[in-house]
Amino acid sequence: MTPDFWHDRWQTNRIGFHEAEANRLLVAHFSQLEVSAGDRVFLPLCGKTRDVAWLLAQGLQVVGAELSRLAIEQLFEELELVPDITELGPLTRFEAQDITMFVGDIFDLDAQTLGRVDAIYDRAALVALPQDMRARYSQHLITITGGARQLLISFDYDQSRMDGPPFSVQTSEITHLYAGQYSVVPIARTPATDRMQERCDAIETVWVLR
Ligand SMILES: C[S@@+](CC[C@H](N)C(=O)[O-])C[C@H]1O[C@@H](n2cnc3c(N)ncnc32)[C@H](O)[C@@H]1O
Repeated sequence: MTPDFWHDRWQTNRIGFHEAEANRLLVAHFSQLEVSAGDRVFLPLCGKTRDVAWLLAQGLQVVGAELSRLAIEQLFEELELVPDITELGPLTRFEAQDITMFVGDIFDLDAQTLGRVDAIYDRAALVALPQDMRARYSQHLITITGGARQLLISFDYDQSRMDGPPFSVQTSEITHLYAGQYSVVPIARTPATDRMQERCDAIETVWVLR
């Protein structure tokens, strides 16, 4: 997936991955992140997800990385927050109250710029990337967060029935990507909602990586 693919999606508002409410699996399994008020949660490839508002409401600090400036502008508008905007070389930082968003390529984000991360929430990030980018992504995520624990949601379906994204990422690959750093534990498996279910009988798996 090139940056242009995603910029085009945002510019033409083809963002079927965006949910109107906080993700049901985040709400159900949030406690597995073992965070408490004031902790800082990182959302890689965050779009303008409503999960940001939900996590803020839990008293957390939220930090995200997203390629699309348009997505982040819409996120702040929807949160009714006016950000301070700082140019940081290839990245632009949007900040307000307990929220910090880095606009740009996540691979340009380093540990020092990102700052402390107590936990990672990956919904539609790993699965948004084609296989040849997933090893680089998972290693980079570990490097910039110091291996912070993760709540990860993946899709599993017959890849011949649909082109990604989201891509099908099987148990064996998740284990291969993360078992060197984490204990990798699947905590729930559930049929995906509506569109993904109709198109390819996808199963969503929730993982806790400690
Ligand atoms: C499938 S969407 C998921 C968005 C969000 N996690 C959600 O649940 O709604 C993937 C997002 O990743 C962003 N993205 C893709 N590649 C990226 C990269 N290299 N760095 C930062 N963001 C990226 C895209 O612009 C898109 O908004």
